[in-house]
Amino acid sequence: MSAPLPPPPGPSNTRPQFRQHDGGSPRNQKRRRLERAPKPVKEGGAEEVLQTDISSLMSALGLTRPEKPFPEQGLPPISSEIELTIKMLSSTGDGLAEHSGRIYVVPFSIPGDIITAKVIRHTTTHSITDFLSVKSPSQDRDDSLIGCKYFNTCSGCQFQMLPYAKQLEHKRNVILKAYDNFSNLDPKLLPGIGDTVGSPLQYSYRTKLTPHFDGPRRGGFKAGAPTPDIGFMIKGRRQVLDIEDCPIGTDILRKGIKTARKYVEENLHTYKRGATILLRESTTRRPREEGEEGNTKWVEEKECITDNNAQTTEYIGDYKFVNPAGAFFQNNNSILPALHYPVLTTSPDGTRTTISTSPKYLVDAYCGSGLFTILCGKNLTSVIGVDIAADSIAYASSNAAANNIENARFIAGNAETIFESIDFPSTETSVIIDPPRKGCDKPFLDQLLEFKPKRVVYVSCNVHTQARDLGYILNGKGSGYRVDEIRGFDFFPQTHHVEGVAILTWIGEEGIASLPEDVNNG
Ligand SMILES: C[S@@+](CC[C@H](N)C(=O)[O-])C[C@H]1O[C@@H](n2cnc3c(N)ncnc32)[C@H](O)[C@@H]1O
Repeated sequence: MSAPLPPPPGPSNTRPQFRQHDGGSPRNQKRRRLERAPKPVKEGGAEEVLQTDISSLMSALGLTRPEKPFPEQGLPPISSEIELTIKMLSSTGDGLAEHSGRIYVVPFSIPGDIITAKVIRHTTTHSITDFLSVKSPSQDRDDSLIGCKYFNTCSGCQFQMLPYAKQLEHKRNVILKAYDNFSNLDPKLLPGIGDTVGSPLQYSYRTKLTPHFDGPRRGGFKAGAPTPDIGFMIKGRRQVLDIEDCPIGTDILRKGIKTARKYVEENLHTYKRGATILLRESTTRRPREEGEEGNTKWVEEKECITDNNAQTTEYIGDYKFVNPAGAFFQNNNSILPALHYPVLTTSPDGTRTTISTSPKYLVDAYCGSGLFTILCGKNLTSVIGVDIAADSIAYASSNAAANNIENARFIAGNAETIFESIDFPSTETSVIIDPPRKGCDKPFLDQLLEFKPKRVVYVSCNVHTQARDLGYILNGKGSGYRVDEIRGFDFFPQTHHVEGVAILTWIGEEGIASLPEDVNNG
């Protein structure tokens, strides 16, 4: 079921002009130039992922790295306009084009588009552009789908012009490439990447938004000062885009943006510097009274919470989760019920049994406020969760109790400390891993492999670090794990992000050796 799209936007295949800051004083410009000095590339970070895709496209086109050092390559001048045909969609959501033997990165474009772009920057390996307009659209482009007037400028979304089925297909390919490029694994050890599970809501799904604004260079806002731009970053710039609405946010957050902007405007003189505004949805339920219209047994009321220290409440089915508003919680409530699927059901070929019957024990590593413990823990003998955030752990305990999960205990600490406390038989234990974007630390993976749980369910918002970690597991002491499934869940429609889920079962090295050749690599 798709959410109705927001009202049609204005003309959408050109980049609209928004208020932009000037460059500031010469001193400030120098400071910004210094700030722009290249940062070290992060392992599995966006820069490395983009570089990997650029290298793949270069080899596919038979291009070599330029021999002459930049900038002596006769490149088009900065700010000049250039026509580019998009050849590939990178995993960072950018279109990649080739021109005179060089790769150009073009945001808001897809393969087959012919784009007019503005040259922004040349690097040794490639050039960065701003999207200007579509000269000739790809057959996959449908600009009538664009649901936001800031699309083509805001850095939040990349794919509003791409039909949803194509977005899901692209995300499956992102996972495929992540395992090809980052896992260092023999493809024979991996199953085919499953179809991406779509989000029931494709707009109005985000339950948390954090627009922000910059402060004056020194001394706080003076009385009567003009309101700064409040919103999200402009794609490719260190500059805030003034935003009055965000159609991927839930309805209550879309109203909340307007209220928050008014508040900042009226209270600007109280801000000493720029700020990030928290907008988080919270839900109250009451039983539907007799004769009251509606299909559910509950009536829900939504509220937009802006205080980081206040509590928010979310429901997933009949489960209730209370969290500190500023703490981590998944941002797309509509797809969370589907997370029962990877951990609680039997896979189509019967290789994966339900963990509610076997194994009997669950370790919820990086448990936050207890999402997986509570969704999956009900019929298990015992569950233990760990998270580094002590306040999340306090909420995990109270959430488990409030949802009648009586077999759970939680530990505040580094993920690897959990192994000191586990008294479960490893052959009857599943471990769910849901680390932050940087993936798991080696000490955690080493201890995991010492313990060797029967099943590992690895959930991740960065499929590149997830692929790297699976490589570490399967190429090392975890070589007796069979990978039953790898699949994306689209927690983030319209954006390039995808949540990856990988399911591993310990069958021992002998078990792996005796698998028929075609069991994996489907
Ligand atoms: C992606 S969130 C997942 C939370 C939870 N599974 C959920 O879905 O709501 C990652 C969690 O890892 C926690 N974390 C980060 N580094 C950690 C570490 N070294 N050890 C344990 N937990 C950590 C964060 O506090 C955060 O709650």
